[in-house]
Amino acid sequence: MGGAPKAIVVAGPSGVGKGTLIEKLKAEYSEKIGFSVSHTTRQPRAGEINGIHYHFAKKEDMKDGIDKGLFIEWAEVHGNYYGTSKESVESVAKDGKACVLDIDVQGCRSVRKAELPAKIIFVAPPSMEELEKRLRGRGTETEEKILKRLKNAEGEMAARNEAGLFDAVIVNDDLEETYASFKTLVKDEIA
Ligand SMILES: Nc1ncnc2c1ncn2[C@@H]1O[C@H](COP(=O)(O)OP(=O)(O)OP(=O)(O)O)[C@@H](O)[C@H]1O
Repeated sequence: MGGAPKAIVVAGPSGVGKGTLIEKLKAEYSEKIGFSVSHTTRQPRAGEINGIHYHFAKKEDMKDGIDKGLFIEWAEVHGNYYGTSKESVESVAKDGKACVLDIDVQGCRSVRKAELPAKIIFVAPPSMEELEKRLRGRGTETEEKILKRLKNAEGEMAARNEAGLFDAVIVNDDLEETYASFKTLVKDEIA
């Protein structure tokens, strides 16, 4: 394959196993993949380096960037903005690495709209019951958060057949089988 590697975008409901698949890819292909540096308006903590841990930005500059459509995703958390810029994803590709992104469906739509070269893969659970089991089994969320994530999951799942959005949908039933399918789908980017 000629040219820079495409971004590898992984979407799907919370608890489906996106992080698990990405960790496996990172362990096996650490030199082929990279991660974008997020922007934030919060203050740097001790030891955090601008451009490495985050791009630390002024609120008005980041708001301006968001308004101009320079971010593929952003969120306001406790009064600070966090986001992933199109440029930070492109810079990973310029280094010759596939930028791995774990984003929601809305973020995937932005990737398409921005025409970022990307393989976008939707990871679906074998069933909603299994999704709930995994979310609970992970033991990282309060009951309130589990219920919120399950509600959001319905919206995410509804988008899985959206025209032109995903390059592939994989069902994460057996982890090793899913990982094998995932690698096949992104083989050109990690070659
Ligand atoms: N194929 C699988 N079979 C059984 N359990 C799995 C499988 N894949 C992942 N898990 C488990 O399900 C839980 C959720 O996985 P993970 O944290 O990777 O999900 P996620 O999609 O990244 O969630 P979030 O979007 O909330 O970060 C974890 O405990 C993980 O070990």
